Amino acid sequence: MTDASYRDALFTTPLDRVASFSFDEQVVRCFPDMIRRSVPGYGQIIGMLGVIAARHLRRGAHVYDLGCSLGASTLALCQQLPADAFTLDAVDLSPAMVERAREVLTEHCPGYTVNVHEGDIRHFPLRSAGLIMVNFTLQFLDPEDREAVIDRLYRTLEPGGMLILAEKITFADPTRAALMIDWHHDFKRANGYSELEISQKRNALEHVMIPDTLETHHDRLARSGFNRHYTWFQHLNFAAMVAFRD
Ligand SMILES: C[S@@+](CC[C@H](N)C(=O)[O-])C[C@H]1O[C@@H](n2cnc3c(N)ncnc32)[C@H](O)[C@@H]1O
Ligand SMILES: O=C(O)C(=O)C[C@]1(C(=O)O)C=C[C@@H](O)C=C1
Repeated sequence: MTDASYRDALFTTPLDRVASFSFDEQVVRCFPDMIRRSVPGYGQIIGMLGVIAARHLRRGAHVYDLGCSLGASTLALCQQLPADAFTLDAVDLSPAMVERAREVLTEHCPGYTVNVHEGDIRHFPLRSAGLIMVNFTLQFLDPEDREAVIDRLYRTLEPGGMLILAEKITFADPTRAALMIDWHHDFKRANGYSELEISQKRNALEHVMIPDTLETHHDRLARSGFNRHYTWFQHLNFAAMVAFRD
């Protein structure tokens, strides 16, 4: 997608005290490389978004990309759908991400009605939408806040609308959870990350990114009113779900 020339080297040197992970300028510079080398299945999930939207999105519907980072999900829609197929608001809390996302989407989605906003998805005002994408972002919210967000997204969707939710996940069975974490770290090693990078990133993400189980996600979707919700992709401890508002 975007300029992937900056390799993620954020945790290559030993740090006395690993600061909590935050989406600052340093992360923005290497984000496409970081997420591709860190999230199993990332490219496949993002690539399917445009394909799914092409089948399901009502022509002219409004779309949200919540926790948009550099706009990869929005870009995937622009690559599959014509400019008059939808209007879109992308939202992110990080000023550095928003600034770069605006540049990326202006360059790669000319003619599309796409606006990028700096905002918190817990409070950002929403209007009726046909598709809401929340990819690898709910995991960064305080677990106590997640239900209210999903409730609000349900109410925001028009009948026939769809929520796409991709997340890092955990497992109720500790043996399975530990195996998936080991394999995820092997995946990172295979993608060139060192032991030091893996352990320092893990420390930086502790308490900042708290994954739920798939059961927790599906129970929450059901409580919010979604009566059709499925997991359509899973690779190790990362998964993508879809929930329809009938
Ligand atoms: C892993 S990234 C999302 C990746 C992106 N959706 C993609 O697929 O490329 C998580 C993003 O969520 C944003 N974020 C975290 N908490 C947020 C909140 N409360 N409101 C809006 N954005 C938030 C971060 O700034 C970060 O850019
Ligand atoms: O779980 C990890 O170790 C990750 O690096 C995952 C993850 C994510 O899922 O968002 C965390 C932060 C970065 O945004 C990129 C990837």
